[in-house]
Amino acid sequence: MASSGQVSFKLEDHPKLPKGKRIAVVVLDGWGEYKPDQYNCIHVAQTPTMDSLKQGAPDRWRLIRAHGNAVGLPTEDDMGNSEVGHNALGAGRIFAQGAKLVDLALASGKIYDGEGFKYISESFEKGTLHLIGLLSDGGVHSRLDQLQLLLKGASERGAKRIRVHVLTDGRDVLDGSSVGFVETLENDLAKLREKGVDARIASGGGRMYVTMDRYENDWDVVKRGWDAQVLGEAPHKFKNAVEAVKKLRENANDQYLPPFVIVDDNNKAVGPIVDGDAVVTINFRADRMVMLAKALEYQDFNKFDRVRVPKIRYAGMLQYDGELKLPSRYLVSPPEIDRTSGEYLVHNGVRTFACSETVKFGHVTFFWNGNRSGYFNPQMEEYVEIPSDVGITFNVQPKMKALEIGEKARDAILSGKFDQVRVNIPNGDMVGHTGDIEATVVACKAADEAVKMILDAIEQVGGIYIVTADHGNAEDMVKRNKSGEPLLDKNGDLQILTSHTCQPVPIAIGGPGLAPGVRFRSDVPNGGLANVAATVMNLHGFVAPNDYETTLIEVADN
Ligand SMILES: O=C(O)[C@@H](CO)OP(=O)(O)O
Ligand SMILES: [Mn+2]
Ligand SMILES: [Mn+2]
Repeated sequence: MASSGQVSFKLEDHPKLPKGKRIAVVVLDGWGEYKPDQYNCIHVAQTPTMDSLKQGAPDRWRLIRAHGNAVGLPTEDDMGNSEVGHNALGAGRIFAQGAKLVDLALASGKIYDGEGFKYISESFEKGTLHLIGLLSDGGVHSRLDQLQLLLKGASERGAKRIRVHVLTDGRDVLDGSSVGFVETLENDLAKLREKGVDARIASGGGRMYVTMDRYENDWDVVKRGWDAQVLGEAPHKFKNAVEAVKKLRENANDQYLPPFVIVDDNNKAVGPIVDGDAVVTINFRADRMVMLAKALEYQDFNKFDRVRVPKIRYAGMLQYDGELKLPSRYLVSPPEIDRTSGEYLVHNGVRTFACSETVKFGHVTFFWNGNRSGYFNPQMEEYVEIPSDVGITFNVQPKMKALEIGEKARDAILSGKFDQVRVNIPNGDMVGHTGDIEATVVACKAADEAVKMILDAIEQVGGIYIVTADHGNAEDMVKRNKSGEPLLDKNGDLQILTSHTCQPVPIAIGGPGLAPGVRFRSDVPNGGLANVAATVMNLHGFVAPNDYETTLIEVADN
């Protein structure tokens, strides 16, 4: 163990469960459990495979927690998300996550004593401090109150000129809420100006169209942001950010607002990034900041023409990729997610195959392995990425690549080359985020079909399956009051919920290879995603390390 400075990755044999079974680990993205009504797309959709698993309750089907403290988030009101969900699934322990670590560092003021802040503050005297990130209180990638504290703290510590580059949300929060967030920020900046700090919003755009792409799905998204934030160029120019967002919302929702820059009376951008400036990307979550971090930090970079590469002092709110050490400077140390189940399993002879399509590929690899890119051992692992559709919203293609993922998993299972075949099936989540109920129903059906393909293959080889999800989304598509009734807006329209939820998620085990007597324990009623890793290790024939959250299963003598 780590105490001796030397980690032993040898796992003990499970006293009752055999090794050598082929195991499918299926993660349905955005698939929670909620009351069956017309806004529950999983209920409305035909999902015979997932329905049949439910019949195994309570021994082989149950619910587990996927939000709040169970996944290391600050409060029980925090909905789950893919990063914390897959971290917990893969690491088998609950780590205080980025959101919480940033809260603590801001509350104690330690954020200002760290190397990262000292580094950027060297630019305060002569340069501008630029803050780039998601503007909402969603708590998935960033939080407004953290931005507010950072603005205050940085200005008190000498930042004289500050520019904020906002990315509007509408995905973790209600569509349309961007206007209010920009107004709040404008008020804060006005207060700073009263104190003599030259603080303004400089540019903006919707998160899904500007900057926050992930896993290199579409570099144009990042380029659009670069042009606005760094070069000060965008198709839309406004004098005022509230006006910009209101106007651009006439033709797009918050997630997809086109890029805009704020200009002065001479039509000149008020905040391009230039030599000598400091830049902080304020998101704590990694996946959708990595691409921008590369553009800001790498000297050799050929993903798009940056035109001008300013000499800046750049820090991330966190370090986003532990393996790439990206970015090299950061304000808050990320959670140290070590000794993940993936790392243990390769050391114990378990050959692993992982697959999803681009938009979720890093979830079953990077997040699963504790925010670490690459293989632990390329001889033992194969990760396959199926290219996602680019440049569309997924309600247009709600089936996404579910069947292709199913096929790849099936082939990997049948090949006999792997002991664990792990997939993420994205549909419930990606289509759920569009708020399109009809399309989300189609999405859920497609996800169910993909699960069937995988379970059929497991049946054929005498293997074991474990099917679960990372957090809720498609099971509830409307905002509700405390008693669960759908809420209407001022115009009497339903308030569509594009975000994740706080609902629990299902977990099911089965397959011909599952030893008789294996069943879910009844004494882990509060089990959550972090309990899954020990469970999977048991199914591979091993006992999990002592400090892992306990297994969900037991073997009854019969
Ligand atoms: O799309 C994303 O970035 C988040 C929502 O903000 O979803 P998920 O956690 O499922 O990846
Ligand atoms: Mn997810
Ligand atoms: Mn999501």
